[in-house]
Amino acid sequence: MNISFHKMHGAGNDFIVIDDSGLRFPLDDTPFIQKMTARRTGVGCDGVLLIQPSETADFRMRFINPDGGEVDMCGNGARCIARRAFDLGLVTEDMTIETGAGRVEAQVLGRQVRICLTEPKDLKLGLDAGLERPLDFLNTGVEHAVDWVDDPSEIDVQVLGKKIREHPLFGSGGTNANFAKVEADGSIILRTYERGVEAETLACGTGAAAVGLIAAEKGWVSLPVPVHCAGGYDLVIDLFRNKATLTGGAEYVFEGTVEYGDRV
Ligand SMILES: N[C@@H](CCC[C@H](N)C(=O)O)C(=O)O
Repeated sequence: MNISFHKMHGAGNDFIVIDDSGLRFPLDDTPFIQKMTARRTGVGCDGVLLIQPSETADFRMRFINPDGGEVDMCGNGARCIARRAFDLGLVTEDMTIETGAGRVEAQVLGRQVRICLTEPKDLKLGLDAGLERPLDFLNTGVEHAVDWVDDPSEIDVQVLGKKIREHPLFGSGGTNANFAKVEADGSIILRTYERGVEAETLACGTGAAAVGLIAAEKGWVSLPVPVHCAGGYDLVIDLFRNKATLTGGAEYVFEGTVEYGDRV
């Protein structure tokens, strides 16, 4: 079987996007997913996004990390899949998407896409993880720990990110780890170690939402707040009816086909 895909990125967070309306994607074939998402020997991406039919929204989004594990939400992924579903003619500019975290709303605004995430939960401030600084935590669809640092560019994200990602404080599922700083102009610089990628990515939408909401809660920034991501793109975080909105670019990179069952 041939699997057609579009490679897209949202603020530098890159994805393989597949129209899986026929429910044929081999979701339980972890070795195949790992091979397809591998950076040097496969297509390479920070996650696989499937468009599937839904009974409760315009369509259902499935998100699979490069390690093959499915998680509930991906903010930048949701923005990319919204644009793809719109371009496929499956939805209008304003759409609803069923996700593991709940139903979310998205809006295609030309080449920008805005997503309104599910209500944030499990806010914890000042967690003592035995590290240099206390951590904050917020679930914005997936789990995010935040370490507020003096200079994100000085942080060894691979080493400290992995430590936080696997810290027993966050249970067996672990967490994503964010290193953030509020700038003098009220914007935020962010670097994220992503669970399931097990490395730093160039952007993380739910991570940007977590740092934006926590910084606003602490009175450090006013919303909307621009978040400067590691790849040089910005995401804008705001609040709408107690939910974070996330706005930024969602771009096509290339399209292709992988053969399933034979070679990737
Ligand atoms: N990059 C994403 C988050 C994807 C999920 C993450 N890898 C996890 O396992 O929680 C985003 O833009 O939100």
